[in-house]
Amino acid sequence: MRILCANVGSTSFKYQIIDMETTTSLVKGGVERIGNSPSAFTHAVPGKPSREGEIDAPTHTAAIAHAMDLITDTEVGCFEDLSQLDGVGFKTILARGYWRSARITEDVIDALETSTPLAPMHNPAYIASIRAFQELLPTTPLVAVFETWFHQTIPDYAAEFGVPRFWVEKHDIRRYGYHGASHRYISERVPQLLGQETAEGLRIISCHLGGSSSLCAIKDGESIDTSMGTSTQYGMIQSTRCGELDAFAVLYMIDTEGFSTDEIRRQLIEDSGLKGISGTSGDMRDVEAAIEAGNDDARLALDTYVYGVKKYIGAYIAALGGVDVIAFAGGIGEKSPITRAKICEGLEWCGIHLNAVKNAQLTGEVDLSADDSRAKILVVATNEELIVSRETARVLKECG
Ligand SMILES: Nc1ncnc2c1ncn2[C@@H]1O[C@H](COP(=O)(O)OP(=O)(O)O)[C@@H](O)[C@H]1O
Ligand SMILES: CC(=O)OP(=O)(O)O
Ligand SMILES: [Mg+2]
Repeated sequence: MRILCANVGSTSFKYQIIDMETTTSLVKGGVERIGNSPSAFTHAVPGKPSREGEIDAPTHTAAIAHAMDLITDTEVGCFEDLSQLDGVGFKTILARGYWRSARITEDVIDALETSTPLAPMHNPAYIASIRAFQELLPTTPLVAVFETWFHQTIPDYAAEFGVPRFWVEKHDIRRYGYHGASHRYISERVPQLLGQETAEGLRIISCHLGGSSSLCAIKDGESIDTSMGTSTQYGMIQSTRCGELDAFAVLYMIDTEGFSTDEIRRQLIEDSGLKGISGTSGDMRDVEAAIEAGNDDARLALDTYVYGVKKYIGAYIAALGGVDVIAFAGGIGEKSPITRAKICEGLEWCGIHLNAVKNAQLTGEVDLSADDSRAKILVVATNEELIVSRETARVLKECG
């Protein structure tokens, strides 16, 4: 079975086609900085020349069209025709009522639509991407694998917010959690990297830091807490989104400035987070460059971001009763040594010692712990597409 995974991120589109019998990747690629002209792309098929460069990708659907052209290109592609695919899996965010995965029907798309206020930056892009694939591949089955799935094991007290009961009973307002594909992959990959057969006994703090960032406390391979909430906006400050914020500050701004809910929503989605604090960009590369150039607001953005990660690490050490592994993943976690170093600085007291030289020099999936570190500090090249493709294959087999 050959499954294409469409990973429609807040800033990117990533794709892989995986042969599920051997779990080999037949093609891997992505488009970054979608909506910021120019966008950058990479595309690689084993044994063929790879491609990378700049394109104009104002939307995810433009990025998808570009990727599908490369996949079927005679020189750098892997398929003559996309109809050779057995299914397409989407790393969908939230469709309330569907917590794990589902074959995509109009009911699933309706649920994505009604859940959009809680995933405003992702669900519209997913709906547009699903529609694009329905047009491109009208007879190929499409499957949604939801980011909430890995967090179904969070205990009730960690999912609860202090709100009136009818918010919960009527509207199911509680912590759902996201980035489930990445945190699940990390929960499986870390034991492999440590040479352990299972995740039994392991306490992992998974730091998925990217266009959106979330942390997850993983005990014995299961999520027991995570930083995102009912919506994808909660927890860590995100690229251009606010993260956790006093609900009464929002009400105060509405009352005093007379903002409509649409306007305040826009500000909290588009003008906040790293971009809001730095006044420059929500991309950590730009923030780092601005710091180099002496921009103090950019320094504050990085410091605030790092402080947020540290606080979650502290909280999850308490929740897990200690920590065996700090795992970094996502665009920032995998590629920003500066951010990793600042996060680990001052955490030596709890057994987290970073090897500064390795952190600055090594890339890819590496162990960055100092020899005397009690906890392992690992960079994991997250593979959300593998988790999504595997679940897509399971759903398709089940559907017959
Ligand atoms: N070399 C780098 N150095 C620092 N930050 C980086 C680097 N490359 C990517 N990033 C950060 O990672 C983010 C993208 O994260 P990623 O997880 O790939 O995407 P998405 O959140 O869209 O799924 C960018 O917005 C940027 O902040
Ligand atoms: C929640 C989520 O998947 O975020 P991102 O698309 O930024 O990785
Ligand atoms: Mg992502």
